[in-house]
Amino acid sequence: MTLPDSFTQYTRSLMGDELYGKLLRGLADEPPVSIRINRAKCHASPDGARPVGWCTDGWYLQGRPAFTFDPLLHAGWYYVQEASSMFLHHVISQHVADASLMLDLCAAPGGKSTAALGALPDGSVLFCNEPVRQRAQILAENMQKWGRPEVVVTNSMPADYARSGLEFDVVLCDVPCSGEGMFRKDEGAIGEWSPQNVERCAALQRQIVADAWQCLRPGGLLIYSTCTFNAKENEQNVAWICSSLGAELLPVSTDAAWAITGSLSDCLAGPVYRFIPGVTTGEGLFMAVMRKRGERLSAAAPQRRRQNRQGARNRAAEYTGWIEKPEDFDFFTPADSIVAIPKRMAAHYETAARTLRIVHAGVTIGTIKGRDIIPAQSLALSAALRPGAFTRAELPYSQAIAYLRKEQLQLPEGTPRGFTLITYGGAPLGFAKNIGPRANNLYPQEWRIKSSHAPGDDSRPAVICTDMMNDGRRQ
Ligand SMILES: C[S@@+](CC[C@H](N)C(=O)[O-])C[C@H]1O[C@@H](n2cnc3c(N)ncnc32)[C@H](O)[C@@H]1O
Repeated sequence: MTLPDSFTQYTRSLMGDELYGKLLRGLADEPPVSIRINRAKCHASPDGARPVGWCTDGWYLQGRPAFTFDPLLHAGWYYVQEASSMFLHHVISQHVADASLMLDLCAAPGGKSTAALGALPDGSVLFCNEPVRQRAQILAENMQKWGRPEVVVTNSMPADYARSGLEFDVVLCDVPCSGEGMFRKDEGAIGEWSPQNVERCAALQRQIVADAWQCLRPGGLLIYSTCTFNAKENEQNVAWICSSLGAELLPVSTDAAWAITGSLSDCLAGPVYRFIPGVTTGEGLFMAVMRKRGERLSAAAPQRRRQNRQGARNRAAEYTGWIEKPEDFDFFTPADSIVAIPKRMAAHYETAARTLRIVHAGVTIGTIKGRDIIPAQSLALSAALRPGAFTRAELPYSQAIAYLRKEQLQLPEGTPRGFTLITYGGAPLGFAKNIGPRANNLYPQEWRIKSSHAPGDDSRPAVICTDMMNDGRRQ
């Protein structure tokens, strides 16, 4: 790995010879592989894995399995995430005690959003935003796989949030950065690095935080993070947030064994958390936690303006039985689809719908097509799906992979006609429509496995052991 000279000079002087030497040795090592378990779907733990110290759901694996060919990844049982990023789980567990309205402003592909959901208290609602359209689609896919209904995914700019009228208890700005912490995992990040890009990123990050600040309530929490090492995008920006916006920097208690490094710059004496490969077991990450000064007012619930539309009410008897506790949801019908929104977030959803571009919210129940309601992928993967709502067809490994490739399907003999929930190891993967001699594969075209590799029946990557699957699944 050849690092740019100006990076080497700057970073050596920032870190000092000893720390910089450790970083160089760390960058030469293989990156550790880690996953985070989705406790809404799975209670098992991966076999032979070591726990990540700062995240109860995080595990280091012994090697790198072919994740793409594990149906349980597509079922949302776990997320592949480098370990340092899981520190967000620790921060939220420590600093967020009450049900909260949280915004993850720069959220794609969704690693930190899914980590946040594992730590937020019950009753919380998460908005995840990504301004780049294509990346917002990936974010929506990953959030639907994670299957938690209390989520809204948007494709908007931070300035749109600033004027949205929404006020959040917690805002995460995991800002776009110069990516020095990803040099080991992604050599492309080295090619894109330049001192000018560091300056550009630092300025953009301030703009993003300034917009985020406007939709953070007084007393609310701002979590700022980058995956880069330099002080311009880290300590200097945090110092600017404190001096210009008036934020108060908060400590996070940590374990010395985690080997997290603090501030490396004279411009900031307060507590910040830097993960350096070769020192901490994970990729490069910087995180700081701040509070917006002011009274912690209990937020007035936004007013509901719109009632459920007549169209959805008329068909309600058909689909409300597809989810558990339909009484906890309001139903909406944007553009011929039926969407179930948890009641506690319906007013926020309606406020968002006025100014933000919503890509996904709650549970998409289905699409109205003539006299049919076609059940949606979002419903299949939702933790809110009523277990007995659909006939299930359990597929063996190679057929589950064929299903995820959106290939022709052969359902087990005796499967009744109609909509069928496809499962693997009991985990829902999506829907098919059994029309007798064959079945239509309803897996979303954009989500399908695109690799042409065809693993055999015995080659399922054993990330979570098959024999633990049934015991491990939350019933
Ligand atoms: C570090 S990545 C986020 C990673 C994500 N939080 C996760 O853990 O999976 C930063 C994201 O910010 C997005 N972004 C780019 N420009 C932005 C802007 N002006 N405002 C907000 N987000 C932006 C990028 O497209 C990218 O998806």
